[in-house]
Amino acid sequence: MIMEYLLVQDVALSTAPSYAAVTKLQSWPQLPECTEQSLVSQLQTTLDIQQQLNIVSMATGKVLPLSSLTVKTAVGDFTASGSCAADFEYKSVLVLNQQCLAELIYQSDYAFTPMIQRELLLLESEWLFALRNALVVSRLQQMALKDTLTGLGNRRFFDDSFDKTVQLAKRHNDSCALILLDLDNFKQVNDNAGHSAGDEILLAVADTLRDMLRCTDSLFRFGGDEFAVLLSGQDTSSAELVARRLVRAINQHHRCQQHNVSASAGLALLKPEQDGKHLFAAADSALYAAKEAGKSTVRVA
Ligand SMILES: Nc1nc2c(ncn2[C@@H]2O[C@H](COP(=O)(O)OP(=O)(O)OP(=O)(O)O)[C@@H](O)[C@H]2O)c(=O)[nH]1
Repeated sequence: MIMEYLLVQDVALSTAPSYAAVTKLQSWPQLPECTEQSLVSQLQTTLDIQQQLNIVSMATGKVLPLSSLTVKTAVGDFTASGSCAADFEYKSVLVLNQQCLAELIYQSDYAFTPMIQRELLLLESEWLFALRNALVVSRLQQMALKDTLTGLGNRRFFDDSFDKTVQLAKRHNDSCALILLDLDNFKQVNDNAGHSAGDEILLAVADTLRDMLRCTDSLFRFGGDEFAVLLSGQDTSSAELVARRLVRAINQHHRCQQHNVSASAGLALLKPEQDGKHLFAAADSALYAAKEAGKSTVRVA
């Protein structure tokens, strides 16, 4: 179903953390009267889909007490926090100019009678333009962070995620690991077999890495033939094993073997006294050492 939404070509990012909208709406009556006009105005104050959903869920609380409200879009699913399962469910598709924007899923302990459904439809119509704008912004934000060839996070996304991962690890007295991977002899593929053969190798490598990593790991392409993997939490202790497995998988990939392409990797683990810059420099040096050691291998900082 989600594949039919507007901006269907986009890969959905994970959902943003939600707010206490559903629980709040139970006490909505003490808040000022929410006219249809003021709902539109409120929705125009933000381009954040999660915040718009919270505004809608509070307004919907005027129609009937909700237990849960979820919106499914091409850029991800968003749920008002405090949501919990209820007996009655009602789904509605939001369409604007014959384009499917999203699917709304309501849950309540009260039945969605035809009259309630009509009132919900009116509220939904107030959301359409604001939601369309928020989806476009979200799509642009995603594009700015994605490598167009492989769909992996790009260098800008890496920089942001890397800082956050390091800060989080430090705050929790935890560690994290960085693996920098660089293909060996990749240039000759472009030179001998053409740029599209080179692109196919990059796609095969991206798929291989994606398949081998856990969803909690983060994978990026820096551009060129260089990739980065961020491991946090419990993965850190086995980071060397992970790095060796990744390199082996690339080396054994039939398309890479066909063109004599392999991979080298440098691994570094965050030490308590280090910051992100140290960690990156250490992984980079380890990668350099792996290349110097004859390629197709892993070095640990
Ligand atoms: N096909 C393709 N080639 C790219 C892309 N981005 C960069 N390249 C090429 O990737 C190559 C990377 O160069 P190097 O890292 O020196 O190539 P290498 O042969 O792997 O070098 P070593 O790492 O020393 O083995 C360059 O020839 C770039 O033109 C891309 O998106 N597609």
